[in-house]
Amino acid sequence: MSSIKTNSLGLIVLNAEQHICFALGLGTDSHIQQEVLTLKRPSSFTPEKASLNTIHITVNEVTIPYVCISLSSEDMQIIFIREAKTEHELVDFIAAVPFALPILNYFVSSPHIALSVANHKGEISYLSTSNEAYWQLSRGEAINQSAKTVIPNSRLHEVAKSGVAELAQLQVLDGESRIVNRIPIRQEGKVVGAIGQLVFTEPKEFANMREQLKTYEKTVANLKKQIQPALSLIIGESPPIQRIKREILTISNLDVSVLILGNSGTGKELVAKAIHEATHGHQDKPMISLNLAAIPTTLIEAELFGYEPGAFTGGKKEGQKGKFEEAEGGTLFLDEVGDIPLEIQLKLLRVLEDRTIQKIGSNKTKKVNFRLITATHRNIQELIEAGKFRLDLFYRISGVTLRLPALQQRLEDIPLLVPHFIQNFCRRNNLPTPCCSPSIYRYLAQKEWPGNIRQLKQKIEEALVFCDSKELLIENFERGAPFEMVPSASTTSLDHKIDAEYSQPKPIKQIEYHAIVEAIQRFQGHKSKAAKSLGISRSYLYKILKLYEKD
Ligand SMILES: Nc1ncnc2c1ncn2[C@@H]1O[C@H](COP(=O)(O)OP(=O)(O)OP(=O)(O)O)[C@@H](O)[C@H]1O
Repeated sequence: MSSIKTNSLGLIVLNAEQHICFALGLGTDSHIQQEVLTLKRPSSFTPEKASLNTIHITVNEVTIPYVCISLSSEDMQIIFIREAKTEHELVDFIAAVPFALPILNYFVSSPHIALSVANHKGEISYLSTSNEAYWQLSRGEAINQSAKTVIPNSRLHEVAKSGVAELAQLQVLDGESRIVNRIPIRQEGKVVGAIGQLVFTEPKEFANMREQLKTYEKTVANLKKQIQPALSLIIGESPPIQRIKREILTISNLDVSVLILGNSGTGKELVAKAIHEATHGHQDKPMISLNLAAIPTTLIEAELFGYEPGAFTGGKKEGQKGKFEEAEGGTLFLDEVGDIPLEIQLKLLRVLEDRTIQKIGSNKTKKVNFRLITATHRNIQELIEAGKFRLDLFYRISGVTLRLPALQQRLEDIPLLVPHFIQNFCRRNNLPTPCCSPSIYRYLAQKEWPGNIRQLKQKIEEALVFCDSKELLIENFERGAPFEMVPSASTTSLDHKIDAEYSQPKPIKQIEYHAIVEAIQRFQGHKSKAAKSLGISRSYLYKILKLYEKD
């Protein structure tokens, strides 16, 4: 024979003595018969008694693989033969691997992978025994039933419908996690069903990652628990308030000083409280507040640093702890920092740089540790330019600057703020809570609020005093003091300046430039002294001067 017929099939039937008793097609070729007779009679796959083999026939130096499927009974073996060169993946696989059948068998009987097959209607066509055992089903019990009724959380029916594979999905059942693959099966381009593979053993790295994730989730949940109440102090959902809340969250985990700018009554102290509350580890630590505008200049130093017994006449006999010390481990909130006298500014700067204090009347230094939050309604830029506020101190206190919007810029928060203040007032005074219609919100939104939230709160409380019905009425607001109470002229003009500053922030370098020019004048042109007084290097001073003087 010079060549063997390809493109055809063959059949060989062997009797119990392994003699060929029937041959057809390729089976009649002597080379093929010779090879087929060398094949072992299958014994390993009883009771099926089927085997898959490959034989290779070389004729005229051309080797062709043939796939033989053999079925055996006690007295007979039937062998189907077909050429393996089909470029069909499965046939190629069988032709290439002499133990192809054990591999295929593994897929259906593996105890580690539970196999399921659904038809295009999503009905189970096959469940491997390990799968049946897993779902406590008897052999064949699931056949023809809908996949979703047989397997909890199954999506096999979806995949059989959509034709879209779902790979490496995590499935958690009874606290155990599994990896699932769901793969659509196509025949002649059409989706005819889907197979599911449930991998019982989760990769170790994956399990570790999941454990790690659980710890992160716990940490995040704890942080949320801690941060949410802190943020809930601040009523409002307007975009500027949402931005402030986001900024508080960011700051809460950073070791930075915070400067809060904003007009009177915009909630600077409240924001400082929220930062303190939201800061990890600060909830059980003190937040010490000091309004620097409210105490005489002569007492500021004693309040901040504290003093030893008998340090000065008029002081307490036993001496006093200062606010720096009281705030240990927590937050020191210095309100109206813009009002701080220059000599105290220098002392504050030293504390912030060295993190040490010395009580008045003591020669011992002590380490201190606190987060500094400062606030002012003043235009700090103008104070710096006027030489009333040190630039170096400004750098120290403004690790982060928060700018609070005026109520006028967040009128949409009125419907949240009003009920909040009504409820607080009524609860405090054991009064029934009157209802409040949207017409009140509209009425209040038309007013000017130079005193911001504080003024709104005061107006509401005043109206509640006059409210004798179940509903808060516009007339209740009109019986109180007239609305357009404007703070003193000086404050108003400053407030307007701050507003202007917010809408058109001046570049920080420009502030520095003005401060430098002012300092050089103060030191009669002596630049080194000017730089030293500002806490900056000479080279930096020249850099800023150059920046503006070349224009
Ligand atoms: N967003 C807000 N939600 C609820 N209450 C607020 C809000 N903002 C301010 N308040 C309330 O308004 C009042 C004034 O707030 P706060 O004292 O924090 O303002 P401030 O900017 O520090 O004022 P000042 O500059 O005069 O010191 C407080 O009673 C505060 O609780």
